[in-house]
Parts: sequence; structure tokens; C-alpha cells
Amino acid sequence: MLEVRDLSLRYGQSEVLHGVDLDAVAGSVTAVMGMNGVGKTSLMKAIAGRHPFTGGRIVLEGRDLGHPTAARAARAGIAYVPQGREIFPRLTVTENIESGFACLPRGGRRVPDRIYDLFPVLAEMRHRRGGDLSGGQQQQLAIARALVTRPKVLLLDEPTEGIQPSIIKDIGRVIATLRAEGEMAIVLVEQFFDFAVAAADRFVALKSGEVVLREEAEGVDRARLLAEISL
Ligand SMILES: Nc1ncnc2c1ncn2[C@@H]1O[C@H](COP(=O)(O)OP(=O)(O)OP(=O)(O)O)[C@@H](O)[C@H]1O
Repeated sequence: MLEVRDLSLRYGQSEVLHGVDLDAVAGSVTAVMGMNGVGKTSLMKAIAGRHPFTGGRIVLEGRDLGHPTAARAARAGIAYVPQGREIFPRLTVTENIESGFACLPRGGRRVPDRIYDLFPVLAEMRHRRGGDLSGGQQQQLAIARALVTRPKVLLLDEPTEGIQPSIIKDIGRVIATLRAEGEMAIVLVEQFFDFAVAAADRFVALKSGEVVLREEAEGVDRARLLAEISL
């Protein structure tokens, strides 16, 4: 589904990703792990067209996307839920969800009922402002906004960061549901080790902008994975 090949990315003179390969497959969760500053968010931003990359390729369903803008990546089927959520605080919950429509043709601009089935709290809070929601509710809102685009690839950047345990469980259930439906490839950037281990089908560990480990979840050596992402 998604193939990232030999990706490099710079901020000014400083290269922070060096030849990263990443695969994500429909109906499975690929966890990207690593310490602060190893380049996880930069990788997500490159895939989502939020930051230009300097070398490599991003291929979706066999089609090289070139160097997409954020709008083109979204139209191609890549949805990005950013770290920090980027909710519009003054817009209502519904308006925030509808802001995801920008990349859809006019005929497709409808919030599917299933969004509210996945996130019942958003139905209850439809008319509240985004800024009035708790951090966890905002995270659910950010995921809902991404899902209205009916993506092929869902990029989740640290969805558990700063969120209360009950909502972390809800988010884990939503990820498991989407995975089981088998239609989208999910890439999960996550520093909460147990959450990532429970959710993922495969792990990619980054260190200093390079992949240092690539393992299927089945039979993964947890101690080795933890060591790779902690040093
Ligand atoms: N806009 C920017 N300009 C310059 N350097 C940046 C910029 N954004 C990130 N960096 C640097 O690039 C490196 C990788 O950052 P990135 O945010 O991708 O890492 P990360 O693994 O996602 O970290 P975290 O877990 O803290 O979010 C870091 O050294 C960071 O300081």
C-alpha cells in the first residue's frame, strides 16, 4: 500500500532523516518508535506533504507521489493526525470535523454516521467549541477529522501524548477497529511502549534519523525493541 524508500530530509544544512525505508499495509498497524528528536515527526510530515524531503520516494498503491503538497497527499489518500492535534479552538466540533473536507470533491462532503459511532462523545459535543474539549476529546476529534477523508493511509503522531488513561483505551479500540476493517494502512508514531506493542503488527525503530530495527510484532523481542528505542 504505502512504500517509503530511501527518504532523506533536511532542515537547512542539517539532515535529520537519512535513507529511511518504511512499508505500511492495509489492515495493519506499523509503529514507528524512537526517542525524542530521532525524526519520527519529520518522517510523518514528509509523507503527509507537510515538509519537503530531499531524497527518496513515496509510493502509494504503486504510484510514485513525487513531492506532494499537503493537499495532494490528502487527495491521494494520506491523512495525518498531527502531534498536538491542531484543533481549531473557536470552531465547533462539527466545524472542526468538516474542516477535513477540504481535499474531497463537493459530492463527498458528508460526515459518515460511523464517525459518531466510533467517537460517541463527539456526537454529544457536536455544538461545543473545539477549545472547550479535553485533550483526549480533542485527540478523538483530530482522528475523526482525518477519517472523514476516507484515507488509504492514516498517520497518527503520538495520539496518546498527554491523554487520560480511559481515553487512551478508547483510542486503542478505534485503532483496533480500523485495523480489523482491513481497508487502511495505519502508521502509529508512539512513545508509550505498551500501547504501541498492543496495537502494532510491526515495528520500525529510528535512531538519529536511521532505521535501526524492523520487526514483525509476532515473536518480537520486547527487551531488544525497548533497548533500541531507549538508547
Ligand atoms: N522546523 C524545524 N527546524 C529545524 N530543526 C527541526 C525542525 N523540526 C524538527 N527539527 C529537528 O529535527 C530533528 C528531528 O525532529 P522530529 O520532531 O522529527 O523528531 P521526533 O522523533 O518526532 O521527536 P519528538 O518525539 O520529540 O516529537 C530534531 O533534532 C529536531 O530538533
